[in-house]
Amino acid sequence: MAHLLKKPLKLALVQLATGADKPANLARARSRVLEASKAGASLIVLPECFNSPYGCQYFPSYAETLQPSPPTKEQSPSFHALSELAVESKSYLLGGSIPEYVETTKKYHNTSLLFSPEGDLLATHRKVHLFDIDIPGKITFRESDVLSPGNKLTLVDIPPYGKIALAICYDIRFPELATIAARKGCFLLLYPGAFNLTTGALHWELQARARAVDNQVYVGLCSPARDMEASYHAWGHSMVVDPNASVMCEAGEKEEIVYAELTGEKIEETRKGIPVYTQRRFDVYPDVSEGRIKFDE
Ligand SMILES: NC(=O)CCC(=O)C(=O)O
Repeated sequence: MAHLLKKPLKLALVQLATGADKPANLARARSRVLEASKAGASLIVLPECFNSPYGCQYFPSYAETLQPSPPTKEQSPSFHALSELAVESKSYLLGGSIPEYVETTKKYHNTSLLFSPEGDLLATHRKVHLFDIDIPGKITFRESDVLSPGNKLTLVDIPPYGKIALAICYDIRFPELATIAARKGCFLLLYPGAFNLTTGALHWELQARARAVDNQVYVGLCSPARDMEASYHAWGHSMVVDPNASVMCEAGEKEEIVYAELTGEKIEETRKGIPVYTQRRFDVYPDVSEGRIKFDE
């Protein structure tokens, strides 16, 4: 049987320290991505809102326009910085996310861009589930005050490795996305994400390990570094979890790059040992990966 992951892959998660200065964020991302590429990574991930602070008050002023594609440098400096950096680093580069403004709809989105080592845009994922929560005395957040949700799941082939799924932060809490992606043949689920000191302590690692164990695939979560001077305190702890739900690598709270070597054998070995992947009872309950699903493939 062909492996889902056809060739071993070194994954790097760049837990970037971001601030209010967009050009400085882009420059910092560049130097860290080049560092990861020198260390041999061929898929490099930046965090959610890597070019801006995270917060509803920031989305409109940091938003860039991506349509028509490719945008001009004035419309989207981040698009061009990522595309050039993918070429320079000779790697697949996931630009965690950036605030996006769509002129035709007048809507803002939280949007992730994946570039090939040739600098081509391979996929765009708009956060599907907006982060609207209210935990009294701890945290209230309403992305939907400013942002609109995306309406598609994003699965993308990255030759010669195989297929990966892209989603953003709060999307991880909706296991249907992960299960659909795994059943459609993805070997890795990537979530750039900025959990916080409340929900990070509660659920960050749990969510990563849950999506991995349910689906017997690799999971990567990439956070911004924690900045206690910022209005939103990101959790940090970027991590890669293997298909058996073991944490392979985990960052602390500060800026740091973590690496993991992914193999197809690990997925096969996990699925062979505990074969839940092939033991599902679709005669008893439905297969969520079948039916009406909106994809960006
Ligand atoms: N940026 C986000 O979507 C945060 C999600 C989060 O903290 C959670 O608990 O989920």
